[in-house]
Amino acid sequence: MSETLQPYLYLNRSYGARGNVILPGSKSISNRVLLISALSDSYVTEIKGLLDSDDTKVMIDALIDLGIKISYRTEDCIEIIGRNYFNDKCDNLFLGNAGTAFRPMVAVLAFMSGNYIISGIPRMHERPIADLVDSLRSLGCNIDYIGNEGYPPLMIKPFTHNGSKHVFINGSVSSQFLTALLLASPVIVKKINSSLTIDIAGKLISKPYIDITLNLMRRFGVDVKSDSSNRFVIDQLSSYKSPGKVIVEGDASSASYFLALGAIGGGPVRVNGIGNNSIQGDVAFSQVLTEMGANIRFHDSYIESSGILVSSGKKLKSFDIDFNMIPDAAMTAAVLALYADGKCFLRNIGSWRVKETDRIHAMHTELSKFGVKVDSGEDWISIDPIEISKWPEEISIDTWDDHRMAMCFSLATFGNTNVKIMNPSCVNKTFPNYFNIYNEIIYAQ
Ligand SMILES: O=C(O)C1=C[C@@H](OP(=O)(O)O)[C@@H](O)[C@H](O)C1
Ligand SMILES: C=C(OP(=O)(O)O)C(=O)O
Repeated sequence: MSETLQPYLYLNRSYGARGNVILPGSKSISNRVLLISALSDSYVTEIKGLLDSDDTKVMIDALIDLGIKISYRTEDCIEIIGRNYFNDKCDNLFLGNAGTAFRPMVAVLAFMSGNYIISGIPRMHERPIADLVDSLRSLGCNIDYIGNEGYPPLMIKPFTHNGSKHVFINGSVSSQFLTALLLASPVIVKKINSSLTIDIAGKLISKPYIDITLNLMRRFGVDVKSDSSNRFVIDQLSSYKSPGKVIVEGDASSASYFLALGAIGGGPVRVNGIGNNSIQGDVAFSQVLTEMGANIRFHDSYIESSGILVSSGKKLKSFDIDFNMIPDAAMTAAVLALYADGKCFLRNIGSWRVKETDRIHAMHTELSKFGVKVDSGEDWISIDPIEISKWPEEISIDTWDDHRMAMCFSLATFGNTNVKIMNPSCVNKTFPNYFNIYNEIIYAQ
């Protein structure tokens, strides 16, 4: 993994953007496939195109600590030998700030016969997990909060079944809680000796991520029945059977920065690794760019964007969009609003409050530094842009230990402003090489 460790990164004013990008592997797919492969008893899985970043590293390290055999073939190709049980003791499982590792791992460990302590960085200990813990407890899982009630770190003790085979899960705080139950379900049905029914309570947010979960489970032989979108039934005989080889597609959220650069820097910018058949909801960010006036071309193996040169005073079309389905790529849209021809609204993004940082607060604070009028509420933010020539000469962006804050503010270099990105190494969470690739496609003034 290449790392960027300097305290800040100075980004010069940009004129345009053009080029070809090979995307890193999808974080969401990588961590799901790692866990599912580890649970595919006696199967060997070769995973190609795996994301190499902090979020996948903590998952891999945890699986190794739990006794799973993982060997590297090349940097982005690993081999996993699955089994249907984990080591029965581990009191230092550390999962950083990776929601895609932490939540599913809790659900799986809760049905093992061991004792585990699972923790993360301080911010992970501020990210809620009560909805998942309550559901797991309702099935007989023994989970205790070590620190604050409702938050990690957690102590997990051996499962004792209470006869229940039906569980409710709140979907309104994070879709990762439902994903966690679904991914663990082949382990659960074995332990409860019955099929399992999962009902969503509350409104499900970030729904496309559930489709990723169901798609990957299907590839590993587990077909979840879902007649209505609120009920999921997992057959008693379900078990993961590896297809042998899995290729991880490129990360669609990471693609959003480059596609946005094509839209404001003339382009074309081509992102390779996602396309027509992508299973990630964040490819829908392309439609957002189209609404703002960009041209987007979809191919089987790439997406390409081109657009205007905002550095020469041209403007994107303002927008008012519900971003509930694509909360991660939505951050990219918030920064693009700086180049719009009117006030822009991002709605239904309440989940931003409980991610790597309180993203509504962080985005409000950093966008305000451009002299634009920003308003926000519990689940929305609006940006009323000004002429880019009126931005301050230099702006220092605090990144709040949030990789997406660092990456999306690299788009704010097309005004008369030099942008200083503080703590750029926070991109290591999902995209350690981001700024190198960024520099390859940017034309500085
Ligand atoms: O399941 C996943 O892979 C993810 C789900 C989303 O989280 P929420 O469901 O909490 O919105 C998203 O923000 C996160 O980056 C990845
Ligand atoms: C919310 C994110 O991460 P996590 O998987 O930790 O929830 C993200 O990557 O934007």
